[in-house]
Amino acid sequence: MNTIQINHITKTYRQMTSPALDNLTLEIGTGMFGLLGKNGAGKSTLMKILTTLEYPTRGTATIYGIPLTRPQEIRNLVGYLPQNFTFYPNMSVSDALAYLATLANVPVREQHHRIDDLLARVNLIDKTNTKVKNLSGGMLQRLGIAQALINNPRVLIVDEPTAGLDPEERIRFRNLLADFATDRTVLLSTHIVSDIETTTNHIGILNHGQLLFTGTTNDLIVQANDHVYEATTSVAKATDFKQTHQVSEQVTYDGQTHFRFIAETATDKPVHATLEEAYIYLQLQHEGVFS
Ligand SMILES: Nc1ncnc2c1ncn2[C@@H]1O[C@H](COP(=O)(O)OP(=O)(O)OP(=O)(O)O)[C@@H](O)[C@H]1O
Repeated sequence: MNTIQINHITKTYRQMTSPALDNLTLEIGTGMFGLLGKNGAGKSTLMKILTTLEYPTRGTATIYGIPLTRPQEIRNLVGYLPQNFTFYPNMSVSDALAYLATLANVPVREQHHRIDDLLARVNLIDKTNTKVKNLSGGMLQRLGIAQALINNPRVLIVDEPTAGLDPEERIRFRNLLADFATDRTVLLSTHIVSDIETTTNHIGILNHGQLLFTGTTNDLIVQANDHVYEATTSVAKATDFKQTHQVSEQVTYDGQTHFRFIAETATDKPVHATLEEAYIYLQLQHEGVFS
């Protein structure tokens, strides 16, 4: 079942000549959905529209059948972790959540239990009395998830949550989102392909406000499977090779440089594409690099 239905949404910010979202139509079901796209592709704009923080210039969208024109009902359904989440630095973790719970109309008698439960789920229970300013980047993001879930939403919208996290925190955070996605819709935006590789099955790729692709990660990989190749050159010739090929990976050892590269066709035998290579292939195709 589709929980989010986006119909022909266009968003043009004031003083912008081209739209941030351009006639976008997209359906999103339960589970984890990854929204990929380069900087400026329109990911944050879409998320702000779905959380009613911005209005579309044209088009409509519904979440569980409720139109965005009923913002209070939408806000009761949706939890949101914005890009660069931060909070009053001198508040303790539990006070911050109690404050947000009050704003979200969580009854006072339920707050204590709910906050403890959320802190346990995001693995911050031992930081209950720590000031927000003393949390690490990863802990702050986990607090961000806790605040997004404070009103027990059915949809969680998370905007580039892993930027700046170390690999261990990134994996922990991904797994946390995947847990939540078992019984909710999680819409996760990122430009880091590995963020969605392990946890997300369905993805959408935005480019200049338009949808380049929607489907499963596997569908995307299949499209690129005959377009990724391997080659080896001497170290001396590596620079020339890079100038004439779309290199996706390079490793040098024993005086030779080993490449993986993306091409429409090549004389070599193709190898299996990774998700990242499939993503790059799609972008290059769209940019007309192969035509
Ligand atoms: N408030 C605003 N006013 C004017 N233009 C904006 C505003 N917010 C975003 N834009 C522009 O809209 C386009 C889409 O931006 P958006 O932030 O949605 O992209 P994004 O995919 O989230 O990018 P990033 O990965 O860098 O966060 C960009 O050209 C951006 O400069």
